[in-house]
Amino acid sequence: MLETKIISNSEVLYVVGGDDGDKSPGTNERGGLIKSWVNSMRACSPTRPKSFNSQSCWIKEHPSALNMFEDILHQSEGKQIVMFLDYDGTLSPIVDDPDRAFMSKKMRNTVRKLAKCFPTAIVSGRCREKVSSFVKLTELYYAGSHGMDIKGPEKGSKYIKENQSLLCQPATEFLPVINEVYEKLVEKTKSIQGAKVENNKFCASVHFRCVEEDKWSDLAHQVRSVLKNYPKLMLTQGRKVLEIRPIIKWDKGKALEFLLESLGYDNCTDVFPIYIGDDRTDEDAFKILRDKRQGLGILVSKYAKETNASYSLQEPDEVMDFLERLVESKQLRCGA
Ligand SMILES: O=P(O)(O)OC[C@H]1O[C@H](O[C@H]2O[C@H](CO)[C@@H](O)[C@H](O)[C@H]2O)[C@H](O)[C@@H](O)[C@@H]1O
Repeated sequence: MLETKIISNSEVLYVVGGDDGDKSPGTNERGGLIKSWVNSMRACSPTRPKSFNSQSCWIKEHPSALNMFEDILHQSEGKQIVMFLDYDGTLSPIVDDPDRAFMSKKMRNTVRKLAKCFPTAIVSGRCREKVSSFVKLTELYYAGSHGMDIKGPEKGSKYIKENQSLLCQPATEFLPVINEVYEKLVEKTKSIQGAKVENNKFCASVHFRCVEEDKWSDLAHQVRSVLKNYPKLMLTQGRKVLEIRPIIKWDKGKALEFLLESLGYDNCTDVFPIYIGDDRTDEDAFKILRDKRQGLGILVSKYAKETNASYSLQEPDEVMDFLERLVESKQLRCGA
């Protein structure tokens, strides 16, 4: 059996060799594993609060970053703010078609201004090339494939020494296997209406947002039938998406640490990283900040969710307001 202790804080649904409770391969019997996947698939993207009481308790524990803006500014006083932004559900609203998750011009303009004030990185589950083609800002750092593909700004950045190029790809050996698994997943899921498989270079995503709920267990079976032959891959989950990733000690939290180090802020007490994200995979980064008691994490969610983030924002429009306020306050401080 594979040891699960080496993997990330994102909720891991499956590693080959785990006790999956599947009893009769080749029969119609639904195993415990598939049932637990489907339960988890249901829970991954709540569309309404559990109850008024639990929602208001949660808001007390994770107050709005907009309402607490002055307090956040106070916490960051005298420190260098470094910004980490997830893409889907944070900078762009969630839509049915992953290829059409465009960012608004207004948001792009805000992020452009933000990057002039603070070092800014986009940290996404998407492949780096794709997310940067959506964001279209060459002055940012990009960490694609859940942080497994990191690149510094194309144009000279004031935050990094001249001619110093930045590239980190800790999972290159997995490229052929991810391509192979991607092809197999496309083949296995093609009969399931609404399923979509995305090749995110160092990981693959199986989307089920447009799959009828009574077909989720079929989809889970197909994904498992592919994954069971790949002991070096694991399955985690995002918003109506199953994420297939290499089992390596690397995730969005490690990407955050790597970027802070590259910017010269490792072991610094005067740095204040702010990470904003909406997904389970962002929890790895929130946890790093919480454990280090450094900076803060902001979860983008309308509904109560278990999280290591300290604050919340409801949707991308609120993220934009928060970023605008950060820019304004920086400009005020600098007298711009
Ligand atoms: O880390 P992120 O930037 O949040 O990327 C996570 C996944 O985001 C995308 O899927 C999500 O957004 C889609 C478009 O709104 C939506 O259709 C899907 O249901 C969401 O899960 C992206 O397509 C995936 O590849 C990323 O892994």
